[in-house]
Amino acid sequence: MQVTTATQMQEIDRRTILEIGIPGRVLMESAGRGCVAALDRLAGGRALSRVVVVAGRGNNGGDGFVVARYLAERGVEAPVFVVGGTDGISGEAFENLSLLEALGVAVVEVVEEVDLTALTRALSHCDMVVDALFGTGLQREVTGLYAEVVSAVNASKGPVLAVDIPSGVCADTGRVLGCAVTAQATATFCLPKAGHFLYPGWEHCGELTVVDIGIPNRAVEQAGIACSLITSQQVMGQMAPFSPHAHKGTRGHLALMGGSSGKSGAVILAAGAAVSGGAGLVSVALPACINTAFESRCLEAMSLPLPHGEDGSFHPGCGETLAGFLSGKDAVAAGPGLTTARGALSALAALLDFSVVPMVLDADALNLLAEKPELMREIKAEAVITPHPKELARLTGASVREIQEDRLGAARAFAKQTGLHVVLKGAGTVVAHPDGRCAINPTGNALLATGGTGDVLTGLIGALLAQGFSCREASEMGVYLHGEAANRLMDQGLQTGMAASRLIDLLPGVLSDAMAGNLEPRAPETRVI
Ligand SMILES: NC(=O)C1=CN([C@@H]2O[C@H](COP(=O)(O)OP(=O)(O)OC[C@H]3O[C@@H](n4cnc5c(N)ncnc54)[C@H](O)[C@@H]3O)[C@@H](O)[C@H]2O)[C@@H](O)CC1
Ligand SMILES: [K+]
Repeated sequence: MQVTTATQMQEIDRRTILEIGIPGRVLMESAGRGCVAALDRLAGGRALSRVVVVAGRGNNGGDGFVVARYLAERGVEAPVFVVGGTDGISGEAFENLSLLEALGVAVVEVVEEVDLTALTRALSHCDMVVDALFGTGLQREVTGLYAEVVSAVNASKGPVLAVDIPSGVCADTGRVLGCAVTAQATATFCLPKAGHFLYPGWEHCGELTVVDIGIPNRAVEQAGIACSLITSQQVMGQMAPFSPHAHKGTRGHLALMGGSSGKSGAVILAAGAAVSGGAGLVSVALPACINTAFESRCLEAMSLPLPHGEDGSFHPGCGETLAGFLSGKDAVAAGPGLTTARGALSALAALLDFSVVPMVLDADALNLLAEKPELMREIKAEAVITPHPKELARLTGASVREIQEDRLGAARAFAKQTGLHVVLKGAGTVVAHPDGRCAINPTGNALLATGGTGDVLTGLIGALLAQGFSCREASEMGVYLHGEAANRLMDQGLQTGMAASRLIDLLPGVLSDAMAGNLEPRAPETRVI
């Protein structure tokens, strides 16, 4: 499903109005009517007698004026509070404001602190609230009177319908700019915005409805939208059933490298996930000191124990052995439990030097790349990296805060700069590809915030690469299916304490459902009217 930015949406609106010739007023009328339909849905059949419309001075407020007009025509009391005052409101918003005045709908200006009393009183005596303060035109932090209005809306008695996006949420990043309305439902127009699906914006939206306001496809196609939401339909479409003639040699052979004394679990989890992720064969190069542990826990994978140093990691001289190890493998996964010791660095350097197949790099492989960025030039085939924010911070030199403020932007910039496919993990995982395209993953939950889940993801993506999926496909399918496994555990009632290995147990079922076309949709409930 395509997802837009605020700037793209403004460009789509501009083309629709100026180049194609559908008047802005017609779009605003459709937007307002769509919001009324979403409001009725939110009411769930309950009769509405009083709905408070909180409007700003831009076109988002204009949509709110349309909503108030339709409600008033139905006999619903729908007072409109215009925050910042009505002076200087222009364009279609002004035209719709004038209609309210002509029809005798109450319009109250909120320009000073004292005006908040009337608003607060109205908000405590209403069935519902329409938040039409800011939409895609929000440009800066919400402060002062506007911030007080946001908290009054959040303290209101009735449920809140947000027009386009909850006011205060940045449409591009999902960031809360100072403060934001928490809505029970959001009605957006034409296409969803990235901020609807990125954290914390997602948590402010409630049920999301996409309203078709008559914007022609041509205007959307010309906008060059590069971002999408990964959907169950997409993943099921990519996951073709296996040929009945498949054997282990045709299902892909993954080479995995990692592990160290004290971190044998990381490579055990990654190998287990690769097996459950459908790889035909999995071979693991690891320091000999953890081989017994590995073999006793992972029966299906083969291992190549390599000399280890006193630090329990690879011995610095073991790199040469990797050339033979990589021969005949379809994909490589490296990093889980690797450490950043000297021997791990030379093993990684040798791996990058010898490998010519697609790879996924994670954990300490990324920390080593951050220490020696010139190693990135040794990557010969397409590669996926799966950093969490701290790892991406190390790789880019940005702070974790900067990355978290614009996760999509940070991942896209690094993918473009390095030519790598970047999976930025964390609440609201995003995937960015070297060609500028990117995707937001809707699956997964807080159960994943525990050690080892990243190793499972690495093994799964490695398995998908070994089976012949491209880096683009494997990264997007991998994050979706991995999150789906966590969603299933939460559906079963698990709230905390998930061992990462439980994901591995679920993966075969999740993958089988994807192949059979039986994945249930996991995007925030999105309907189109
Ligand atoms: N023709 C169109 O372009 C359409 C636009 N639509 C609506 O128009 C919205 C976008 O309208 P606008 O571009 O006018 O923008 P908004 O209405 O979202 O906000 C712009 C107004 O808020 C002010 N503002 C921005 N950030 C502020 C802050 N932090 N504190 C105080 N004031 C702030 C601006 O100065 C401006 O007055 C969409 O979200 C959607 O609801 C819909 O009516 C569909 C058609
Ligand atoms: K809004």
